[in-house]
Amino acid sequence: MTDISTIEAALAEVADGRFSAVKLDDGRVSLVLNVSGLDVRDRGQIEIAVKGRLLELDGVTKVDIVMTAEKIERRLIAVGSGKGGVGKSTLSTNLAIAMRALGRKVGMVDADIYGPSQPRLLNCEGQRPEAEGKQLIPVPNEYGIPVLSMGHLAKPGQAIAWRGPMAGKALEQLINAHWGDVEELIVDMPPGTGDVQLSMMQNHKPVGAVIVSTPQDLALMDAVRAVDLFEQAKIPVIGMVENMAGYACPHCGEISDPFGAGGAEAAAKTMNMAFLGRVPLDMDIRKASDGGVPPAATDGGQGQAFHDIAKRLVTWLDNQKAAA
Ligand SMILES: Nc1ncnc2c1ncn2[C@@H]1O[C@H](COP(=O)(O)OP(=O)(O)OP(=O)(O)O)[C@@H](O)[C@H]1O
Repeated sequence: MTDISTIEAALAEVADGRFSAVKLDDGRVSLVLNVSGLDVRDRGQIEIAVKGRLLELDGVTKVDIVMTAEKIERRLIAVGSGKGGVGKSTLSTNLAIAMRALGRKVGMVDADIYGPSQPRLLNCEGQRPEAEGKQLIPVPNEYGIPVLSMGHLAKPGQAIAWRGPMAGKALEQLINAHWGDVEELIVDMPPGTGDVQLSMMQNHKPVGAVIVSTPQDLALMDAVRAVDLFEQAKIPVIGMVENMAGYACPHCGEISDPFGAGGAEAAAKTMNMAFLGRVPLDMDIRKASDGGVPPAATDGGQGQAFHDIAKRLVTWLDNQKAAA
């Protein structure tokens, strides 16, 4: 006859380490299932597996499951720039992939509502997120970085011409999605320093921000404005990244500096903030990124700069956690 130990043995087959408080009362089994870290699909699957396995047991007529999950403390990291086109999205994608390689559970919000690029960069264009109730379920991809972007909601090629409040609401939907076991959420911010950026920061308080700039003076002036915006919102600036620095001629290998050199590092120093690293201007970075193969995901040398920056970022995040 089925007793508690038979039930527990059966549970160990399908839900090892996740069940507790098992009771049997007149053919009716009740138990608590810890579904922490599982996404909606996996939760559904484990529930079906548990019910199916227990109902096979002699005399078991009904199974009641109470699911519990520990609340995951999710931290947002904003990647911002004062101006568009400086490589903020490219950096966000590659940082996410490099952080994952360091064992972090990372997700991506493409907050660039008007010009979303993460679906292309993470090679998951054309997919639509499913929803659970009112919550969106992030789109999976081959790089293991669940992502949500307006690019997944709008029709391909459709211009997104919303006013601020609507754009802000759309962004809320992306951030308040069903992020499952994601612990660190990279937010690829829209360029500039407008209302959408401000309300996102007020509502969600990212733990810190990474500022991207190219080395030329004009971009740096915009970067200073972005730093100012984060400081006004009391979001710590983790540091500055210089992108498109030093161009290696693919023919002769000579390094030239079309946008100047070292400007972002000097600016970071002046503003008393950390310099997180430099990413060279490299045709292969552009080709690979635009082709949905982020350099940080491959063995080529182009990914190294992103891995180095990710290490510094992760150290900052660990120190922040330890100090909290
Ligand atoms: N280090 C680099 N070397 C070569 N090309 C790069 C580099 N970084 C970014 N790019 C290219 O520059 C273009 C702009 O980059 P990206 O879209 O990442 O910038 P952005 O700041 O997010 O722009 P926007 O604000 O318009 O979304 C892309 O085609 C990208 O592939």
